Amino acid sequence: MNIFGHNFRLAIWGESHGPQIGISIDGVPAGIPLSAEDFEADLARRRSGARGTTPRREPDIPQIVSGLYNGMTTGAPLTIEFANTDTHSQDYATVARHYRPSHADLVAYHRFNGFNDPRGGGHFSARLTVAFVAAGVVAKKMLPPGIAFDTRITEIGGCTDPARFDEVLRAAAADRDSVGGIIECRVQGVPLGLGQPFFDSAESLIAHLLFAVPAVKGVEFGSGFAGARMRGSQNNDPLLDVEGTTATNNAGGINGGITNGNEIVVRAAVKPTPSIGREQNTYNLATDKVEPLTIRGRHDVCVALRGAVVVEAAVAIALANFIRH
Ligand SMILES: Cc1cc2nc3c(=O)[nH]c(=O)nc-3n(C[C@H](O)[C@H](O)[C@H](O)COP(=O)(O)O)c2cc1C
Ligand SMILES: C=C(O[C@@H]1CC(C(=O)O)=C[C@@H](OP(=O)(O)O)[C@H]1O)C(=O)O
Repeated sequence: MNIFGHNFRLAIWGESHGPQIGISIDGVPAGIPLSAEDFEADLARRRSGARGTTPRREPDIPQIVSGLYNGMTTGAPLTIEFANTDTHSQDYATVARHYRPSHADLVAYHRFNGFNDPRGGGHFSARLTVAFVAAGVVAKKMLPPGIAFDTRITEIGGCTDPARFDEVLRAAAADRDSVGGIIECRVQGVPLGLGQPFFDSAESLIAHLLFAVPAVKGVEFGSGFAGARMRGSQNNDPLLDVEGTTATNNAGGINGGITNGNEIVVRAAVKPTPSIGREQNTYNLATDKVEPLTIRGRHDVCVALRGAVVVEAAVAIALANFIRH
């Protein structure tokens, strides 16, 4: 079982083309009102349908199978399941041996001695993020009041002008190609004092969860990599009062691994979707040769489009882990 966390402990399971995907959450306090409707807004942000998203359509209806009684959490582990209904497993008949470049097919084959489920990427599919987003919804309910998330895509295919994102997506799709992007999550109202240095610093837990998200290849807080090119006089955040309010926020709301009361600012870089429509040369175990592969399946042109709410869930789950009930 894949397990993460301390105070808010997750076990995620499932495969893209198996019957279900799900998550069990331990550490949810008793007495929190919860219903299937609470999940809809965030699940809708992850659902496909917009330009550049996978044509695979799933209703994503959460089935709460444990930890809930009379509309209230019981304090026992909360388990949420989602059915996989729109699967075209025949699309993956070849990739079990003719591995897609930059997807997990080859590493999964070796890591699990060829017993992995290759259909739709199996356990490595972003399909699992439906359950992760559901856990994010529960995490948000556990956070202190006044915490507000603002998550947006700041870059697609190198373009930083949101008015041109659609054009960039069209051009990539027309070329049967894909593009990467940058997702920025800002969180206001986070109290000073969350984080457990040394190892469970606020940055560590957030980054741990972000790197669990398929296709995330970079994470930065505040000025991040740009800060490495500044001088201390430019990057330092002058303190304005005893509460720790700062004039600038190059730290991204975290000092010494502890939230400092200012806005948390974190960015995740996602790579271009590995499955593209163009023919590519790649190793085929069936013939022991590098041969042209045409990938089937139904794929996102840009992972960032549906990934923004996944990034937000990662931040919410990390913060929930610092709160002891
Ligand atoms: C929301 C989301 C949607 C994704 N959609 C696709 C997709 O349609 N096709 C694909 O090949 N990869 C997709 N990915 C990325 C792959 O799942 C990921 O690249 C793969 O599991 C390998 O993991 P890695 O990129 O972290 O090494 C998606 C990722 C996310 C977060
Ligand atoms: C199903 C989802 O996304 C899938 C993520 C994914 C991948 O390789 O990560 C590949 C595609 O799977 P398929 O070829 O079976 O359509 C996407 O559709 C989802 O996010 O719910």
